[in-house]
Amino acid sequence: MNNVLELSNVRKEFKEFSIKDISFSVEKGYIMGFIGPNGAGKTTTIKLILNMLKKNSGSIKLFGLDHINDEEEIKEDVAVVFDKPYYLDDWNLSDVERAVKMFHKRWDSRVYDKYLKEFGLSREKKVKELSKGMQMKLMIAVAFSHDAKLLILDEPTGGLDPVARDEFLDFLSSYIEEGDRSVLFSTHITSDLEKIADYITYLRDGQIIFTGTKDELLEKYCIIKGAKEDINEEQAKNIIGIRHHHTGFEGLIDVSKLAGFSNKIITDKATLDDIMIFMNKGGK
Ligand SMILES: Nc1ncnc2c1ncn2[C@@H]1O[C@H](COP(=O)(O)OP(=O)(O)OP(=O)(O)O)[C@@H](O)[C@H]1O
Repeated sequence: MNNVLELSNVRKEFKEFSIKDISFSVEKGYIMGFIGPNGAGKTTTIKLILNMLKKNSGSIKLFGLDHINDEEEIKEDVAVVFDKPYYLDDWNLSDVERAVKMFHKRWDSRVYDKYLKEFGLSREKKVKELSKGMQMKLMIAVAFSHDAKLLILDEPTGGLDPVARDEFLDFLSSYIEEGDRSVLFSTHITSDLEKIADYITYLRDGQIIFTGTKDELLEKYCIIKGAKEDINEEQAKNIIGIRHHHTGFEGLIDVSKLAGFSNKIITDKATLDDIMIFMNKGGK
């Protein structure tokens, strides 16, 4: 079994928004970046996976098990990091351990101690006394101490400074080194994903626009620029989110559609941000 997470035709309907029969999977040993504009449905999808919201239809499997029927067994192997910890503010880090270890048979206090020490966190500190970076490290220490096999991250790095973010990325890379651990990483900081993600799932308006390897996505599109006279109307229709300015144009294009363009046009590599921005403009 190579997929640690598998969503098939998952649907969730709210009054004014729906997740529309989405399917994607996370392979064992890899980092999947989960991207999309505000309100695309990323947090909703994560909540569906964790059974914090009830889906209308479809199937969600973790480690080959149903996410509802086998919830208890699954939770042993999953760690979730949101942008803030879900521990009580007044707890100190020993209280956090007492509360969390009840839910995890494989809890290892020595590992918890080792990480607290490595991260410079004292057991006497209270959750409310931790900086954002320290809170993140605490959640990581907890995830490691119960030997989670899948880390689900929902915008965990938003408030971190570049140094703390870089440390966090290093941690993620070492986390998956053993080969049997995987990560689903939802973030708006796509440059972080360019550094460490193997796969990307791109969600927009509750629909999957792309799911596959990061390289496949980055190689599928490029930025195209040129002067007004370099393209005709038909060619312009193939350019996603085209921007016209007084001297020329700029947009995103599927590289398979480049044939036939004038050799005066300029093409550049697209970043994940470019892809999202132009697609959002182009509505495709
Ligand atoms: N409990 C709910 N009831 C009704 N609508 C909801 C509920 N939870 C989320 N939504 C709606 O679902 C849509 C998607 O929200 P969601 O938080 O999943 O997006 P997101 O991709 O995580 O966005 P962001 O990047 O801004 O965090 C939004 O329009 C939101 O208003």
